[in-house]
Amino acid sequence: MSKGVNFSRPLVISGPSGVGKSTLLTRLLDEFNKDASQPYFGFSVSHTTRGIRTDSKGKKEVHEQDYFFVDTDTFKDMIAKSQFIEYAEYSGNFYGTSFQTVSKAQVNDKRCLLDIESQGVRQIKRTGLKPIYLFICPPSLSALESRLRARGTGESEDTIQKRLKTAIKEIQYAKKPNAHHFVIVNDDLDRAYQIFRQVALGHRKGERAEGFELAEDRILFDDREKAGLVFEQVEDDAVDETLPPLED
Ligand SMILES: Nc1ncnc2c1ncn2[C@@H]1O[C@H](COP(=O)(O)OP(=O)(O)OP(=O)(O)O)[C@@H](O)[C@H]1O
Repeated sequence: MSKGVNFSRPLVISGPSGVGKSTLLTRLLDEFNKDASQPYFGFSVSHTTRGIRTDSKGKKEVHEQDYFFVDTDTFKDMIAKSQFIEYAEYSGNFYGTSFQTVSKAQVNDKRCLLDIESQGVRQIKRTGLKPIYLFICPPSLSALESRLRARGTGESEDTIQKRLKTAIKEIQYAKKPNAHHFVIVNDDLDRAYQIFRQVALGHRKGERAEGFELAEDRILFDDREKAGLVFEQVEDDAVDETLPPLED
């Protein structure tokens, strides 16, 4: 499988809770990390203080594989020791990415994948990491809500409402010029995955890859019209924030 020019840069993936980030990432790892002796991607495992989830099929998340599940005291101790590239409180829990897990994910020419929310994206932009930023956009706010409810991971109504509120903030951030290099609308999963895998393989605008040609736009929307409709559903952030240009 051909790798593009951006393969050597970490890929920061963000998007509202329930939009399908884990679903896309699981597919990617199933396709490209099957050969355990030659994996394409290194996944930066985040730390969190949230509880371990069990999905509707009874499958439980695994410590050190899905997340490092730690208590709040341990998390705060790591903050005090400056061990995080980014961290944030999100829907009542802490989430963070440690320097150590990113360097571990990049050994042997693997591409490091980071699953981060928008506060974390802002923090990473202040570091020297120089990643590619990808936003996964829901096809609509109502579709996002249905996914959160249908996922069957047992979140309370209160948690779902908190996640939807946070989703609006994430979309407000994504609307800003220079927030992300790529925006993929996860409407039809198969179609979204075809584009996601090209971005993950490091291909970029103007580069031809397996029949897929990225647009000439500086920031690629796989479906500008649909993303635009979702962006219109949320008002602009009251905080007037100008983002510095993204590095090509
Ligand atoms: N394109 C899609 N169409 C319909 N349902 C989808 C699509 N993509 C993912 N889903 C479903 O939406 C639900 C949420 O997906 P997932 O858990 O991958 O989201 P997430 O972005 O990783 O959430 P979190 O940030 O909370 O971990 C899952 O039940 C998944 O099967």
